[in-house]
Amino acid sequence: MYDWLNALPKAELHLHLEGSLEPELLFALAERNRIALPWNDVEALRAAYAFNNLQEFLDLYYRGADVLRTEQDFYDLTWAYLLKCKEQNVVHTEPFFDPQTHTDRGIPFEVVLRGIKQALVDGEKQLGISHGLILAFLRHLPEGQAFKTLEQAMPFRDAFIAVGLDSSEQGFPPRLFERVFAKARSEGLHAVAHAGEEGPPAYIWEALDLLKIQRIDHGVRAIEDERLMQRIIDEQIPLTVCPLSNTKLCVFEHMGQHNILDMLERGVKVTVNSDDPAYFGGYVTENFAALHQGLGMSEEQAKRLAQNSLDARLV
Ligand SMILES: Nc1ncnc2[nH]cnc12
Ligand SMILES: [Zn+2]
Repeated sequence: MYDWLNALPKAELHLHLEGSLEPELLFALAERNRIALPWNDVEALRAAYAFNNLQEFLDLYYRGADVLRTEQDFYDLTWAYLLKCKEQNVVHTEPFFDPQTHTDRGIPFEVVLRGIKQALVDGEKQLGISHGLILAFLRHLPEGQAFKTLEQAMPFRDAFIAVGLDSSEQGFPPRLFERVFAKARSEGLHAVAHAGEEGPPAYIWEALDLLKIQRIDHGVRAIEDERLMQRIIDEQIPLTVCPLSNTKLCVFEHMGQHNILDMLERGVKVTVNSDDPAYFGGYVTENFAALHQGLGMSEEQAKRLAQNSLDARLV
C-alpha cells in the first residue's frame, strides 16, 4: 500500500539501536541468555507499550535492553534493523547507541561496539547500506560518567562519527555537557543532541551555542520561539523529527497536530525518522505513512523530506 513511500531512497538520522529491539527478539535473547522476564509473552510485552511521556517509555526501554549481553546479541539487534532498512530503501543510516546503558550493567564497552560495528560493516558489504555510528551520552547521568564513556571510546575512535545526547530531557539541560562535547569535538567528532522534544526552546539554543551541534534531534518545540525558527531556517540546521515517537510519547496529542509539515513549508530542513521503532509502532516508512494519513502529506512533500534526509547526513 505504501510502495511509493518505500521506493523513495532515504537516510535515517535518528534511530536508537536499543529502540529497534522487537519483542520477538527480546524474548529470544532472554531465552538464549537465561534471563527471566516480567512478561508472560510477546503480547503482554506489547500491551505494556502505552506511554504518557518520555520517562515512562525510557523506564521500559532500559528494562528491555537488559537482555542484550553478548557481542552476538548486539550483532543480531543491529542486523535485524538493517534488514528493515533494506526493505524500506533506507540507503544510509546514522544510528545511536547508548554505551552507558550497557557498561553500567557490567557489559564491556568493546563487546557492545564490536557487535554493532560488525553488523554495520556487513550491512555495507552485503546490503549496500552506508552508515555512521553515533555514540550517545545519557543526560540523566553525571558529566563525569560521560567523560569516562568518551575515554573508553577513544581507542575505537574510527568506529564512530559523532557524539549525541539522549535520555530524560526535562531538568537535564545541554549546558551540563558543554565540556565533554568540547572534548569530543576536539577529537574531530561531529556533534548532535536531543533538544526540544519535551524540553523548552532554551535547551535548543544551548545545544546550538554551547554544544555546537550540527543537527537537532526532535526540535519540534523550536516553533514556540520565532527568533530560534529564523536561525534554524537561515542556517539550514537539520531537525531529525520522529512523528510516531512524538504521538506515542504525547508530545502531540494526535498526528493531526504535528508541526513537521508547517516547518517544512517554512523552509526548515526537517527529516522523518523512527526513533525507537520497536516501541512506537513503525520504521521510517510507517512514519511517512502516518504523515500521509494524519496530516495529508503530499507525494511532493514526501520527496522533499526524503531528499532532506540525504542532504542532512553527517558523512
Ligand atoms: N525519544 C528519545 N528521547 C530521549 N532519549 C531517548 N532514548 C531513546 N529514545 C529517546
Ligand atoms: Zn531519540
